[in-house]
Amino acid sequence: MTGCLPPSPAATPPIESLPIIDISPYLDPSSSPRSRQETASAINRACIDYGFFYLTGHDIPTSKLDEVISLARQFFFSPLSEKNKIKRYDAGGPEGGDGARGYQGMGENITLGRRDVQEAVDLYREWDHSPKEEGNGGKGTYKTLQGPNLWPAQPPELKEVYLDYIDQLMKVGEAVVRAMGTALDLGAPQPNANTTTEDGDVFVRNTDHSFWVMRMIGYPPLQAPYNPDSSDVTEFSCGEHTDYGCVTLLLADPTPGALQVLLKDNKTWLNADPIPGHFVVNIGDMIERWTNGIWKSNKHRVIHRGEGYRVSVPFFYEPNFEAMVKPLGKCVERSGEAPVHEGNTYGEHLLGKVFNNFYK
Ligand SMILES: O=C(O)CCC(=O)C(=O)O
Ligand SMILES: [Fe+2]
Repeated sequence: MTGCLPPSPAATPPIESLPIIDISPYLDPSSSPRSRQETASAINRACIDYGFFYLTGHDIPTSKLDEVISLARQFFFSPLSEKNKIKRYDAGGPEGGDGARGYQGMGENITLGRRDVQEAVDLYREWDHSPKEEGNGGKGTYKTLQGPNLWPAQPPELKEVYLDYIDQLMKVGEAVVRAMGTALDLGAPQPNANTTTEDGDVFVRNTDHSFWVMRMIGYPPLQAPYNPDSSDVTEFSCGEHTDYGCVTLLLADPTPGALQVLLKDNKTWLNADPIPGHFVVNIGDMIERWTNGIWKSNKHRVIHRGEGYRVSVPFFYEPNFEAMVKPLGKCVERSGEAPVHEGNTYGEHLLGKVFNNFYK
């Protein structure tokens, strides 16, 4: 009979936290329609309220997630000469770079005109959807994004573990976008549907050759002292941005107080601390565009002033390179707003980002 107890005067309001969503009904073919609907409804709520949520029920063992983080950490702790063996170079140049793949040294990433205090390795889906063209430096040079992935040679098992992990993530990404189609009430999948058919599987078909990105990121602690009375942060591990693609599945080591998500009031930052075995998931600009802004791709940033060297490995489950990303008719109607974009392919959108240093 808890109803008889007086309210405790010392009770503190619960600290707001991102919702936790169980994706397992969308990975288990024998799940009930009801359990799927529950997951889809929870996604709809989370995408309206935050654009972010924690994901559980994804079926990737925690031991695998720990291994992925540990291998990235080992790479970042190897000598700079080792890391520079896979350095990212501009496309078309004699070094054989493609302007996107490879190792980016400390401070090379720019967000909103500031140097982020991080180093990173970017891996993309191999260029397999159209013939490769020669870079503007002639034979043996690459066009933007058309080079091969530059895999770390150390630790030696990294490549194999990551390729297997990417296969697993593709299944999770597919399950999440399938659930999103239900969450948006886009209707039952239609027979003989193609990429332009706007049914509940529209995101599944437009990501079935996802031009994914995997980014290993290393963050040393920031040096600037923290002033809680000032809203003016001068140094960032990763400056404020939205993700430019579809769905981000973020894996991070247990460091607390680093990733922050902007709340709807447009001024409060919520810590999205890692929960072991869970991904932090967020929607990117392509989902915002497809939904005509019904779901917003939310701003976030990383300020790591804590202990130790933080490692995160976001996987960006993106549309196919050729996918036409244009507001869906039903979403335009429901939003009551004019279409937010006339539509272009994800490849065009991505190339624009690469040429502009992503978040500059
Ligand atoms: O490291 C993190 O927690 C997030 C990184 C991020 O937001 C990004 O790379 O887009
Ligand atoms: Fe991000």
